[in-house]
Amino acid sequence: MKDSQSMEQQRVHTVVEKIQLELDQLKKTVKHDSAEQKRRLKESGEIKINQGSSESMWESAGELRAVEQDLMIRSKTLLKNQNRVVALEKMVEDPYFGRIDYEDEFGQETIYIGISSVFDEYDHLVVDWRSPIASLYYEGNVGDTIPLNIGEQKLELLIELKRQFLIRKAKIIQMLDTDNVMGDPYLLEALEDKSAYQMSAVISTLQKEQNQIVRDISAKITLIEGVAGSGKTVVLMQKIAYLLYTFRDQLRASEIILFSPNKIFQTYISQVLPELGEMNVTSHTFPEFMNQKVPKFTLISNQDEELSKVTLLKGSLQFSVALKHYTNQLKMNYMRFASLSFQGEILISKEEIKELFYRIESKGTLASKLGLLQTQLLQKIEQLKRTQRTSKWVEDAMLSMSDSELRQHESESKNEQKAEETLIDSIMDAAYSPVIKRIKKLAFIRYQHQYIHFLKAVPKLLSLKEFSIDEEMWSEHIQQVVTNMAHKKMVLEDLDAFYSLFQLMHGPISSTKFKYICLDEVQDFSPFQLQMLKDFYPTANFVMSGDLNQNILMKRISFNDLDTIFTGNSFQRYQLLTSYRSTNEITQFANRFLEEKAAAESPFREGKKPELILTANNEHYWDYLKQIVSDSQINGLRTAFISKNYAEAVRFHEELTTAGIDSSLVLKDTDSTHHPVIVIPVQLAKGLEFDVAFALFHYSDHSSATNLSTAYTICSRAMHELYVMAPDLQDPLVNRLESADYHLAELN
Ligand SMILES: Nc1ncnc2c1ncn2[C@@H]1O[C@H](COP(=O)(O)OP(=O)(O)OP(=O)(O)O)[C@@H](O)[C@H]1O
Repeated sequence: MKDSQSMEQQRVHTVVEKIQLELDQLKKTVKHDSAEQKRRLKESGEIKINQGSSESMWESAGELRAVEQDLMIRSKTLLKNQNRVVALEKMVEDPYFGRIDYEDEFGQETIYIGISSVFDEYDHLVVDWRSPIASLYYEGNVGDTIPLNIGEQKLELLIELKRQFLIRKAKIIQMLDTDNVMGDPYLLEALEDKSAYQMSAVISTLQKEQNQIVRDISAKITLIEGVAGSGKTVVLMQKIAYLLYTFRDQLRASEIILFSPNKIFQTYISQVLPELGEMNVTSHTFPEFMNQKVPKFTLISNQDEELSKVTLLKGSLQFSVALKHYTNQLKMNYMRFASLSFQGEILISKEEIKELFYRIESKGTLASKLGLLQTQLLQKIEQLKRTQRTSKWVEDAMLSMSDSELRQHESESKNEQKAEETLIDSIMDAAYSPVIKRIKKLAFIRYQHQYIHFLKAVPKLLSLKEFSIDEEMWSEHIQQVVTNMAHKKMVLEDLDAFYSLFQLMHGPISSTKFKYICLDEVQDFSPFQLQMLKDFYPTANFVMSGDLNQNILMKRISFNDLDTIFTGNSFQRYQLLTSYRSTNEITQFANRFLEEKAAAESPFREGKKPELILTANNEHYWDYLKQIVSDSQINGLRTAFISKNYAEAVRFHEELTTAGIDSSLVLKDTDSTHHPVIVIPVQLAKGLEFDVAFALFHYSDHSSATNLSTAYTICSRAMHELYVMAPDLQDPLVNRLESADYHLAELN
């Protein structure tokens, strides 16, 4: 092994030299190309469309198009090179993490696997982890014959050696030949590590079942389920990187959209894709995405830990169906139009528009009928324009023109008569342009009124009773929406429905804009929202990850809903059952809060038992907490006190401060989590992890929202140590535990 290690080290040096050479060269190219790109961009801004003869206008427009096309191609290459520079910069320090020797029909082959490919004149020095052959590293062990499809070829490859490397600054720190389940020693080492503020890419220790999900592209819709900490987010991110590699000629990063639950989580995962050399996938929170669609309303967030009945209704599939029924009815009745005005006077009245609309016979959608109305209105404007050519305002406008404007018109026309005609045309065009724009944008529909009218119609379109809502409650709610709208405010559910209504009137949007829609923590989306995304982007592939047990916003989405939404599409569902985040003891403890039978999971990492701290009639627990926090800080461990809701986070933070324990309170998703001790409500802690977590169950005002999934989500944030604070052993949550699950803290 020793000998072989020095040979491997020699190879590392050779490969790193090659990488350095490519990197130096590429950096120069990138520097040159970006300067060149800037220069060309500036030049293109200076190209003016020549307004003279039509010939010269076409010529200059053509020139501009050619320049734009050239710029686009160049920026694509530049982007590719920039991504490559990022990957190579990592690879000069850590060129690869694995080696596989395998036997095929031609003899023995060796490959080294890293985050990207590196070639010399003859050979593959490093193979990209996403390439088909690299699958061997994840799929098999020494002695296994692995079937692989590479291009058209079906191969059977026998693995003869599997070697893992830990390379830092081009030096092999550790090298290990594995002959059983892949990577366990390294995986364990990785998992025993302390938590970080940002998630990092996991490629060298990606597990077989995770790798299979990453590489499976057969289904249109993929759902990655799994227990907390089983790597759902990891797999989702690696899958995005895999897609970008596999479809590198057809798929652009801008055609993938990633939705994450909140901004804290977004920051937490923001480095994973860049670490894999994929820089340009945009990540949004869903509210942010919706607010961009309807920017004139301010989104009001609700911090309720329990969703109201009305919110559940508005997030339901029934509400989506009701909206579609309603828009169908609009084809026959109830459309709310506004009059079209011109120069301060009504040009086409709302009654006239209505009459025109309901006279149109159309079997198509509401959007297509509105499209026909739009055409008729534009024709009507053309007619009106013809009757206006000799009117006084046109004459006045002509008289008020400057000499130079008049000369320009004359020079463009062959004779005087023609010159006057074009002059009138241009005056008419300018004057009617606002009203034409309004028609083209369907801005003569009173969307807000229409939305309120829809809400009023809801009791006839679905059963309010099913959501335990009575008519009075619904009317009061409508009143609230009216008030909010008057102040240009909306809650997310209204924004969703309002925009859907708008879209149903306008017809399908840029439906092919996204080829992949990726959603993390899908359990927090409402069925309405998913249906809406599916309607907007009917051809997109969906990759969703989530865990219904962590549905802290109550059971919003069920698999039946998903089946309904994605019916007719190939659907692949995966289950990840091993928690890589938490020790076995923590996982077992958290599982007690699962409503359904705990999923089978293989034991992985041992640690100490969670501790139960009973707080009733005992003030000593503050000293105890102080000690734990101080020990954690000395050991560089991140600690989070996680509450069930916002109010309790505020209350606990105050108490903590009074007790002399310094911490940072996180209440908004823009607040920083970069303090070694934070207090955070579970709503913002989802998806995150901490070395040491305290579950704050000790405030006895357990509302119904203290449901089991909240407890599960809180406890499953802990990686190494979990402390649960509860009033006493009679607490309903503690009641679910076995005494062997925990160690009772001794306070004195
Ligand atoms: N194969 C792996 N190798 C190393 N670390 C891994 C692996 N899989 C998962 N992890 C680690 O386990 C932790 C949990 O992963 P991740 O956040 O993806 O889980 P999750 O299923 O999305 O969790 P949650 O349900 O809480 O959102 C992370 O620290 C991640 O880096």
